[in-house]
Amino acid sequence: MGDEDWDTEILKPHIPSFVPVFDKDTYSSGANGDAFNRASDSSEISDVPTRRDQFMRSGFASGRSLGNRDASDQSSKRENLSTMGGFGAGKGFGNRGFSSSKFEEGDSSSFWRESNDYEDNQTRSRGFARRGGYQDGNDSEASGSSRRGGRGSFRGCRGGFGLTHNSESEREDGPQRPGGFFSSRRTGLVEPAGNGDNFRGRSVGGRGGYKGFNEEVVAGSGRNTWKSEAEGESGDFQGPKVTYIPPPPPENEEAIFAHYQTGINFDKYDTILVEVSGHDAPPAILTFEEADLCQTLNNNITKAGYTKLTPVQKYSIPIILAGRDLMACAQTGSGKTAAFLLPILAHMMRDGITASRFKDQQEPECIIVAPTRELINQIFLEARKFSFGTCIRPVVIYGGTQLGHSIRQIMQGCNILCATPGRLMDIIGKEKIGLRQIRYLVLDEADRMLDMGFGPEMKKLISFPGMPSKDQRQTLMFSATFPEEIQRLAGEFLKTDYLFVAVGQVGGACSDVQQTVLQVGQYSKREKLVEILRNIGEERTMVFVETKKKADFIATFLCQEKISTTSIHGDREQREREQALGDFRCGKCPVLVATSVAARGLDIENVQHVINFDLPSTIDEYVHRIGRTGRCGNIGKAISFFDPEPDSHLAQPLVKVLSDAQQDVPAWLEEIAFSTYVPGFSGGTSRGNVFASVDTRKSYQGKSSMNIVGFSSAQAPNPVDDESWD
Ligand SMILES: Nc1ncnc2c1ncn2[C@@H]1O[C@H](COP(=O)(O)OP(=O)(O)OP(=O)(O)O)[C@@H](O)[C@H]1O
Repeated sequence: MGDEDWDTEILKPHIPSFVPVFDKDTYSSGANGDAFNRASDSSEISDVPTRRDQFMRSGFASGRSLGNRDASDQSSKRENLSTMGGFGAGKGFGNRGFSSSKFEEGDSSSFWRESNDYEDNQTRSRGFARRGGYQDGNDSEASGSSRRGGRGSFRGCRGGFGLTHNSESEREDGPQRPGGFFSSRRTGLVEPAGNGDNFRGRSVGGRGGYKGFNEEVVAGSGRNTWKSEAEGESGDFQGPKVTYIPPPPPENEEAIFAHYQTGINFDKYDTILVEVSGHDAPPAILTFEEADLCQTLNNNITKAGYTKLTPVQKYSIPIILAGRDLMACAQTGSGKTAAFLLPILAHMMRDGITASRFKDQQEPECIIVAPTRELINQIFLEARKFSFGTCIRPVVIYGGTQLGHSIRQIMQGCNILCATPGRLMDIIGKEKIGLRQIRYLVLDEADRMLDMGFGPEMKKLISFPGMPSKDQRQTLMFSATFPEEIQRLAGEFLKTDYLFVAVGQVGGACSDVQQTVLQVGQYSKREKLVEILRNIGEERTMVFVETKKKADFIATFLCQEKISTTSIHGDREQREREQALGDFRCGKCPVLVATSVAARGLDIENVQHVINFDLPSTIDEYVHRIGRTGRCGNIGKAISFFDPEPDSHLAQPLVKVLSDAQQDVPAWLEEIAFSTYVPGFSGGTSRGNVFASVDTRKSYQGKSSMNIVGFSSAQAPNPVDDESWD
């Protein structure tokens, strides 16, 4: 699979069906192991459950009375709805602002030929293509608003709708294609645009700029699974060389340590229950001083504005400092990045690690992988911040950028390699990185890194010649969500005595995000979106949609509505993605329309709203998406459009996530959850076990095999002193 997101947007679901190997209801609840996971399993519930009882028992009901609506009523309604067709069916766009005159006849055949995502196929068969698709920016009316600028300017539509050939990003890019559609899948000839570094690729036969794909062409190694998948779609395609060199990160100290303020709920983190399981966990620390880090690190922590540890930091830092493997699950925006970076850096400082320059093959001590380019870049910037003033050199490499640039960065010295999987494997294959010195392997967004998209790449990594075995390295996994089946897969990477830290409920949403779910049918979504965005005004908002093309479409639509918008998705070139993110970060475009590529990890100041225009296919993805707001104690709002036809499978987990986060659960949502409730349901196929309890080892290990503790992070007792979980 590619080094990041395009599969995210195509594969539904990511995680194979979960076949429970044990009955959750039968295992012992232990001392406090289930304290915050099984509250609803009350004795008041009848022993011979009715369907409704089972529903209640599963923790879905939030206390409201459920209506007596007949489930068959619902299902027949759903059937009716389903006959209405998917997004863009017939009257869809044309009747709602995108009049056919705005998207005049384009090369729809080209558009569809290049289409590869789920929704495209639906739409394709329903007449959307016949409406002419999208016209090149220079000619289309759609781009008119972009050219007019102001609130309606759609920054970053290059290659999509509203493309303007004199946009900023285009100037950077040099000459562009004379026509065609999506930037990343251009047609035309490969042509140089001057110097080598700025060489502009044009795909022969289309599909150029497809990340990972391009990397592979450059690398020419033919090893990676994603290559063969991509080839499967396009035969013997040879894509263009990727030439993008990202701008160097700022060097001045002020920019390196720029940070946003913690929010009013930061102190409330102390009240969150934390559970540590596994043997002989070291005690948590309460302050940075207790971590006994070196002076340089302490200075950097101060400059970063950190005065107090977050719960995941209180527990993870001592565990990592003690040399233990760790799987840590903590809510979005609660400081997981520093939780692994600080102790790793502390160890490296202790060991006197310094970067050695200009070796043909570098041997880093630490590899950090993350699923998306923007996220790994963000992690790199954090590593750079905390290692400021030391001799430790972090490097970042990711797809969509010139391979030669990645190699040059590495050759200048590399202690901490931050990488997306595809680029990492390329570089390793080229022997620019040797693995013998690896002491730390970090999987951020670990559940994503181990699912069927990236799992094979990760397995290749750990079995690559030279890679120290799990007993000789420290492996650390972090995420806000950890489905049980993924936890089991993780065992292959971790020492058997790894520790598991759960801050709050595993897979739970951050309670600083006020969640609202609105029932909105697909044909009303755009109207509702505009209404909401007009009310929001200039506050920074991320709008998530399910497919790349819809991201472009909605972004253009919003521009036409004079709402300044940009977009980020996997079909955009890396330069465009970074520009879009930059424009959003600085507030130039307060609305960012995104696919799930932006769902995980991104830490953008002041994102006050997340709107799920389309709900994702899994509840985990929902948790990550809404976690782009309400970070670090700040408050945020998430509004989700629930369309019963495609989203009914999410009703149950959504009710659970809402009620766990003490949010209002709409009665209609409970009704849908009830009507779609399946006895014995454990989360459905879309997420495996939706309600991943805690450490899966609890479920199948024998009595006394583990220690487990649960307490609020403010107390932080020594977990070893606590009683065994069972
Ligand atoms: N102890 C702290 N004090 C103040 N700010 C902190 C602290 N720890 C982390 N932060 C800040 O909180 C923000 C969120 O941190 P981070 O991105 O690491 O969250 P996360 O848990 O990895 O989120 P996600 O699950 O979305 O990836 C960042 O801006 C980070 O600098």
